[in-house]
Amino acid sequence: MTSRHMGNVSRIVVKIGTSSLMHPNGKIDLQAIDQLSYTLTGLVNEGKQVILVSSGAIGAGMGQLGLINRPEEIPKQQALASIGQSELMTVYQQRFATYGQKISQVLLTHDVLDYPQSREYVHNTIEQLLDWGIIPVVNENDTVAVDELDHRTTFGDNDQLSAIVAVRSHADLLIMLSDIDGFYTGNPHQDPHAKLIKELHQVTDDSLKRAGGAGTVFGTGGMATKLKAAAHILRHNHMMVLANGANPSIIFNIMNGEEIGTLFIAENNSEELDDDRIIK
Ligand SMILES: Nc1ncnc2c1ncn2[C@@H]1O[C@H](COP(=O)(O)OP(=O)(O)O)[C@@H](O)[C@H]1O
Ligand SMILES: N[C@@H](CCC(=O)OP(=O)(O)O)C(=O)O
Repeated sequence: MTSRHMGNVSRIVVKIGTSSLMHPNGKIDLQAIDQLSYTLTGLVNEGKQVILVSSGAIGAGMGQLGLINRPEEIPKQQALASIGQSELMTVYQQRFATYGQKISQVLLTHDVLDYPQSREYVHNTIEQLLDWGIIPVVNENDTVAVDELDHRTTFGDNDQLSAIVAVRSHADLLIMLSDIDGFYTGNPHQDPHAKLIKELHQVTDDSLKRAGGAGTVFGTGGMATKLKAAAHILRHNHMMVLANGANPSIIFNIMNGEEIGTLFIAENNSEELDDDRIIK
């Protein structure tokens, strides 16, 4: 098997989507959270620094109230996120504690990272947490993140949030875990001939056309937001692997350089840009 060079990777951002954290019946997938906690603690024990960007607040809130479909009304989604976020953190706290790993909660909105001063506070906090060997668990602050006409606060999705966090924190690698093995030539749920793309150096209009919507009731952005995140990563000359999070210990295989999922990596070493705007 061809291997990838991951030897120099010491700071990692891992993003996990709702579909990897929830059972189809709306209950939290405790095994997934347990394996994720075990794996990320393993990385910290190896001396790596890890930031987790976790979705799942709205999904967990839906599970708590027994809702099968995600409500369209924003206040309902925000209330669900408020219910689910605390449940999610409780489960993370318990599972990480089993392995002796401390975690923290960091809730972000876009404007916080737009303004230099608040951005610096976030930066300092995350640096301090990493320095203490703690894993920050990041999510969008859904209860205040509403798209208003002249005051844009929302990231829209955690795919782009994770890319922004990875670039801002100078992470060596973003690992994006989803419910699919990587980026295909077309949506495999609709196109049986779709083929896995193992490596991509550029996100072009053609690749964006191949990226469809979410696969489950829990997913939000589908492949389109993952590609926008990848474009942001590539523009800043960072690296991202998109892989299947059905078993989060796949992260060990990725770190061992196994050719898993889709690797997004720039061909040249161009200078890093200082621009965190979401790619529209
Ligand atoms: N070209 C593509 N390659 C892979 N998956 C695709 C593609 N186009 C659309 N998809 C869909 O995107 C889904 C993953 O996105 P999403 O449901 O939002 O997951 P997550 O909850 O992990 O963010 C896949 O299950 C698949 O249905
Ligand atoms: N902040 C939201 C997640 C939004 C999101 O991007 O979800 P997903 O597509 O599952 O990664 C939540 O915690 O429910």
